[in-house]
Amino acid sequence: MAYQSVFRTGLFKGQVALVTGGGTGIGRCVAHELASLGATVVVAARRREPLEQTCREITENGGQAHVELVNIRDEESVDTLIRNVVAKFGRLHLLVNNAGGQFLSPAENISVGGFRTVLELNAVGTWTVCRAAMLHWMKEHGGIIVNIVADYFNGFPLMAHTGAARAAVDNMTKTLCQEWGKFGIRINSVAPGTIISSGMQNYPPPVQQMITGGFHTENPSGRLGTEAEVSSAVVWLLSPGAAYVNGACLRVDGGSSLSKAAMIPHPDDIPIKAFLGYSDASCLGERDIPPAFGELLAQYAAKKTTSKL
Ligand SMILES: CCCCC/C=C/C(=O)SCCNC(=O)CCNC(=O)[C@H](O)C(C)(C)COP(=O)(O)OP(=O)(O)OC[C@H]1O[C@@H](n2cnc3c(N)ncnc32)[C@H](O)[C@@H]1OP(=O)(O)O
Ligand SMILES: NC(=O)C1=CN([C@@H]2O[C@H](COP(=O)(O)OP(=O)(O)OC[C@H]3O[C@@H](n4cnc5c(N)ncnc54)[C@H](OP(=O)(O)O)[C@@H]3O)[C@@H](O)[C@H]2O)C=CC1
Repeated sequence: MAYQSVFRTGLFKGQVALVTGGGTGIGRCVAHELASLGATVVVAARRREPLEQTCREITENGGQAHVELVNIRDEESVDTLIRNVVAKFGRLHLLVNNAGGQFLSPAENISVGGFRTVLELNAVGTWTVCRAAMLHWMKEHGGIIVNIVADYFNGFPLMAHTGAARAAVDNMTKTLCQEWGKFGIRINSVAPGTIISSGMQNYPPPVQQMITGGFHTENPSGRLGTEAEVSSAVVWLLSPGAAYVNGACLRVDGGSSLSKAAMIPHPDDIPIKAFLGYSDASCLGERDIPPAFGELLAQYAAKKTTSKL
């Protein structure tokens, strides 16, 4: 094979990309990146002002952008969005399902209504957009879809609803990859870890402090991620370079999904129980850690602080 030096500054030239939630945070960044690589970008969400701001920024940079309003929880609104895009631009090549979110809560405090809301926004909402894009354009012409999920892999402490919703989207992505490949549709998901984005402003100040100042930096990369680092993965999955990547979930999390168990510290006032053996009268931790074991743990802890294990 002969290599040629081709600078593809217009990687997505002539292509139309729809980014939901494209007025803020990760979606805004994805929109900028795609526009800078030549795509005509449609940013869609509920609030007009942030969308128009993103649109202005892109246009001032020499790119092409357009605003559409949508509530992805409303089927009719989604249908209108996709029909509008196809009517205005005559095509829809790329779709980024980025709109979504949730609230932080211990699982036991999430009402059924709250759980349903988050599932409807993230799982049903993403499905609704995928379905409409497929029916109104991609079934006939093909297309490429990226769904934003989250680091749900080992459960999602304090976000049981979104963990369930994002797992659903990831699984749906794998199914659609297999069912819709015949239409020329390629579909993947991206799972961001904790990202410094406008989305963090949705959380109360103590939570923001917890996120920026504490355990969220305790991952193999020692820091939070940036919007650009997530966008870069999205752009790659949309690009011809990822033509053979289908049904995958790309984690952009600094390695945090490998080490998330430490998120919820065990309270000091609850005794740690351990399995003591079926032959033990108390069997499944009916009594506290036995002193000898406690002693052993203390030795281990001391060793840990004085030497590199
Ligand atoms: C720890 C760091 C991890 C970082 C990883 C993730 C980061 C991100 O995702 S960044 C975030 C991006 N943006 C957001 O998350 C904001 C999006 N949030 C929302 O848009 C809303 O909160 C919503 C969609 C999740 C809910 O909005 P809405 O439909 O307006 O909700 P309602 O007020 O109608 O309530 C419906 C239902 O939900 C319950 N509920 C709503 N908010 C809370 C809350 N803060 N705490 C507890 N429960 C809540 C509410 O009580 C209703 O329940 P029922 O009354 O039982 O029907
Ligand atoms: N930041 C992080 O650490 C992580 C973020 N994520 C996910 O990445 C995505 C982007 O998040 P981020 O940029 O950080 O946060 P933002 O809150 O800035 O982005 C969420 C976007 O979704 C849009 N949106 C919300 N609900 C709807 C709706 N019903 N219909 C249409 N649009 C809607 C919002 O616009 P509007 O309100 O105008 O509708 C907003 O632009 C979200 O799905 C988020 O949950 C996942 C893991 C980690």
